[in-house]
Amino acid sequence: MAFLKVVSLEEAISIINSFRLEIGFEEVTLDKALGRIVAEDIYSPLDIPPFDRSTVDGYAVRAEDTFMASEANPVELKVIGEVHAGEQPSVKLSKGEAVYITTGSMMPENANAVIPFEDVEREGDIIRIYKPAYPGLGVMKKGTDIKKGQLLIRRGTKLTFKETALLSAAGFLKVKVFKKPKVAVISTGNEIVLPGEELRPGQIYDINGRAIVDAVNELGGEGIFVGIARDDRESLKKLILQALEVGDIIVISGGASGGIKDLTASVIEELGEVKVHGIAIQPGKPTIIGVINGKPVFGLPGYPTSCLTNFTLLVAPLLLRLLGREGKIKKVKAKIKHKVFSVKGRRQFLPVKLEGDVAVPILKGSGAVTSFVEADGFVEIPENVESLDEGEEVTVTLFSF
Ligand SMILES: Nc1nc2c(c(=O)[nH]1)N[C@H]1C(S)=C(S)[C@@H](COP(=O)(O)OP(=O)(O)OC[C@H]3O[C@@H](n4cnc5c(N)ncnc54)[C@H](O)[C@@H]3O)O[C@H]1N2
Ligand code: MOO
Repeated sequence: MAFLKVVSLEEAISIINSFRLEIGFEEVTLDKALGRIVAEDIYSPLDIPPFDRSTVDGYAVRAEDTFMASEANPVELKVIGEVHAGEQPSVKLSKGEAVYITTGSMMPENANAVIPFEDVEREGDIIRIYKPAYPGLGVMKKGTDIKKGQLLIRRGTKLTFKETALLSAAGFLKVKVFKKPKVAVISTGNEIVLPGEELRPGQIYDINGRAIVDAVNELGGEGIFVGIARDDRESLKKLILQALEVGDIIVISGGASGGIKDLTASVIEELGEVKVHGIAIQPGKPTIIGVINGKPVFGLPGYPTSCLTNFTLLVAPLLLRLLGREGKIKKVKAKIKHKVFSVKGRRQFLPVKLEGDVAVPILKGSGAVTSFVEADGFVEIPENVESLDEGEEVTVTLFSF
């Protein structure tokens, strides 16, 4: 099957943007929330800390009682009780009084400062203070960490231990997250075998299947490896039908070009519709976008670097959109290390490694796995640009999400 429906990258992207998928939301308990994507803005339901809190072990005082204290003329206060963390103080300070208090305890009524115990002298129930305390000394005021009603986490945020820390601090038992879009992944080719199997002459281990499943998982979706289709229609058809049962989106790698064994486009056409076959970019021209039973089906090139570059350009943005994370693909500015020539007439995506603000081109070709493993991202070179000069400023789209 020759390339029949070659389009520009923009056309391919606008077709993908027209896909409407309803993935929905679910609530998960906080212990299952790590790595999930938050479905709504989350506000704090309480002040944190929820009470004025001592930040040291020492004596809670009325600061004004200590204003006259000096080395020569210490102020004496009477200790009238103790407050410990986790309890509500039963004592209330009056003029000339102090209360022993531990770190993290609630301040007793009328106290506005805590003097560390090492800064006072105690004899019986009298403490001697040699330096004035100021209001707020040794106290963390209610709500100074987080205010009630304050925005804690934005919709579309991927939960790391930092955000789960915030949610726990604010007492959330559950959090509303996007359901994981399920991406069913198929590798193709008689030569592809899985690690653990014997490698016979002419065979190679699967790269794309592993990489796509894990890239999907990293983005916040659920990658499901369906299997390796052999180079025959029935094998591919069988796996696509299986993939349609488990996936919201199907991603197939290999068999995407026009060679005699490249069946992907023709099988998709048989089961549904091919909307794009060929994108005017390099690498990754042999790319298919189709729809079967309303589900997007991507046929990515077999060459690992072409496959992963196009995953980043086409599939990752769709997943990010479904997860409320639009615009989360990261780009940085860098200077190109040395002159490179580009393919005239085709928009090129050049893999580069970042060394500080220098982008080092990786020129091993898109058939090499190390072209993307060593790359931090890629530089886009427009079709009308024939070369990039040493030191020229470029934008690098990063491979990490
Ligand atoms: N006559 C032409 N031949 C090729 C052209 C061309 O323009 N004219 N373009 C080359 C380019 S560029 C690409 S990209 C590939 C894409 O072809 P396919 O998508 O049909 O991929 P395959 O032929 O199935 O495989 C290509 C290559 O990649 C290896 N591969 C495939 N799947 C995996 C996998 N899961 N893990 C690791 N490696 C994989 C496969 O063994 C091949 O070596 O076409 C070129 N040919
Ligand atoms: O189109 Mo291939 O994807 O140039 O490497």
